[in-house]
Amino acid sequence: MRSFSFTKMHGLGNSYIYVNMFTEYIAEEELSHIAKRVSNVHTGVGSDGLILICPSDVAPVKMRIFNSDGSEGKNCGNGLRCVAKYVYEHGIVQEERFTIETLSGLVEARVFVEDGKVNSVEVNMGKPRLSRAEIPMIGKENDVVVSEPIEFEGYTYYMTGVSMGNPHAVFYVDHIEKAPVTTLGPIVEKDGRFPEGINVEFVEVVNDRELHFRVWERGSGVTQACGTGACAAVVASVLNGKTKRNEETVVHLAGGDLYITWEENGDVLMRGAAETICTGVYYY
Ligand SMILES: N[C@H](CCC[C@H](N)C(=O)O)C(=O)O
Repeated sequence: MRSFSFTKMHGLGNSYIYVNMFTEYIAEEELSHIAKRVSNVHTGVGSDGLILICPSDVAPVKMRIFNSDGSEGKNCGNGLRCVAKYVYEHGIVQEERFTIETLSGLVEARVFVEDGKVNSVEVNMGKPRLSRAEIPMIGKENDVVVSEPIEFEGYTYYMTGVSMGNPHAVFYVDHIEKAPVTTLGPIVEKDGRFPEGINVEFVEVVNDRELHFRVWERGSGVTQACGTGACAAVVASVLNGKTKRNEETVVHLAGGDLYITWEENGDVLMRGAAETICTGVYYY
């Protein structure tokens, strides 16, 4: 019987099973299958997926993220905050500011520490990618997608497309509690116009500094929070003239709040909580 040690952590209720690959070993060909199994709330530990904390040649640590359907994502905002907390508290890094490698490039993390424990983390998520080619979405590759009319199942919606290293389709609603998260979400996620699939966000604008947010995640479905999605929502809201560049916006997600600024220099800063739930051994 094989096994590995894990730590379950969450960012605003978006929980993952974290495995320290500096000390544990899982064969590459097993990762997708294990992500599915370990995420199952009945026969596994229960989470939105699996995150590997790995050695890197270009940073102190590399993050890999697998959704609960076994697909590998290229970025994860809530995951990055938890990885930053883990590596600081476990002495893998000693500084309070450090870089983390992801499949979509390097990000910069800053941990806020009290009595040796990280209670919140700020991550510079880098610059959003806005062209159809970068989202990716079919169509003229250099076009941006801002409040673009798009038809699903006979109805027209207005989509803003943003990549934070992973793809996001942002839609605005008048009342967040009525957002079609579980009906429209899965349809958009798998639509053929998105060659890599897409995360689907619904946003209600409270004012020019405050958003309500719900998400249907590519590969995981409804989650309590999506860090990259919240960043995409803030970028989309600036592009649509609903919030302001260079001013901090609070995003109210089901699991809590994120504080996000799309800075004048193009970088997107995200700040929020990261928490450890438990540790254990997983047998497979
Ligand atoms: N489902 C996402 C990965 C997880 C992102 C999310 N949990 C976050 O906090 O950014 C994707 O396939 O692109």
